[in-house]
Amino acid sequence: MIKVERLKKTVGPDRTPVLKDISFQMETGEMIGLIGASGSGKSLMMGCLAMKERWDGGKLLIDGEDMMNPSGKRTIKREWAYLEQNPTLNVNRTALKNVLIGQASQTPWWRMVTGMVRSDDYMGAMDTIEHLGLLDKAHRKAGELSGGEKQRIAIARALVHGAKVILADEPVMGLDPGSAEHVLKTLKSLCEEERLTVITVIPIELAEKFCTRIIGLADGQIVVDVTGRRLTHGEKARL
Ligand SMILES: Nc1ncnc2c1ncn2[C@@H]1O[C@H](COP(=O)(O)OP(=O)(O)OP(=O)(O)O)[C@@H](O)[C@H]1O
Repeated sequence: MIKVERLKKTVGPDRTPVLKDISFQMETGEMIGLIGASGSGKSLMMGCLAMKERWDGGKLLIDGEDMMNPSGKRTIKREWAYLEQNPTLNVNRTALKNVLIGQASQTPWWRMVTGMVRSDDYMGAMDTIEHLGLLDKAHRKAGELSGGEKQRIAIARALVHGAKVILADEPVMGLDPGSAEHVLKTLKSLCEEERLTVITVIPIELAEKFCTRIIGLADGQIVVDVTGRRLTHGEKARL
């Protein structure tokens, strides 16, 4: 179980508090939709969870173990994948190569430079690409893929490199509704079948449709924390 206890985050020279006191727990296999008005701190919270942003207070625990130390933070950076809105793929390399070589933070430098891979790794990557429904695109250059396909290749890359948790900040922004649904269905099935844990910033109506749990932020606090379902008017009014 992942536990966030009293996360605080301030920004700017005057240390304006954005995240004031955020506490929640995540179980393996959950798909959490993070919602809230623009500026409520969703991206900052994702950055803190990914250990990309400095915490100004609070703790992150995994199965009771405090991760707020250099080795804990390294483990999170290695095992938790941060999926950006526009995935950073090498557009001149094939989808398969992008999956195999991974992101700079996950991959040994020699593999980044030489592109060398073992045959087991090759088959593992092909299996994952197939699982995500992109086998016919494996040998296409990443630059030729659609936005949704790029996002699914980024998911495959995270899985191949052993991600246990995926943090996805607006992964379907700018995608057409069909592609957005495909990406979210993919993430959901990975939660159900592979026991991946996902936390994603997405619009309310998509959170209601795809997430097993919805967390809403307002005024630096969690104001909604419910199982995935249509939100009531009262719950929406709190956001
Ligand atoms: N590095 C920074 N320096 C100063 N202020 C910042 C910094 N990063 C974020 N902020 C401020 O913190 C607040 C929360 O930002 P954040 O990007 O987390 O919001 P958000 O909920 O993701 O918004 P949106 O839905 O518009 O993307 C905003 O007011 C933003 O201007």
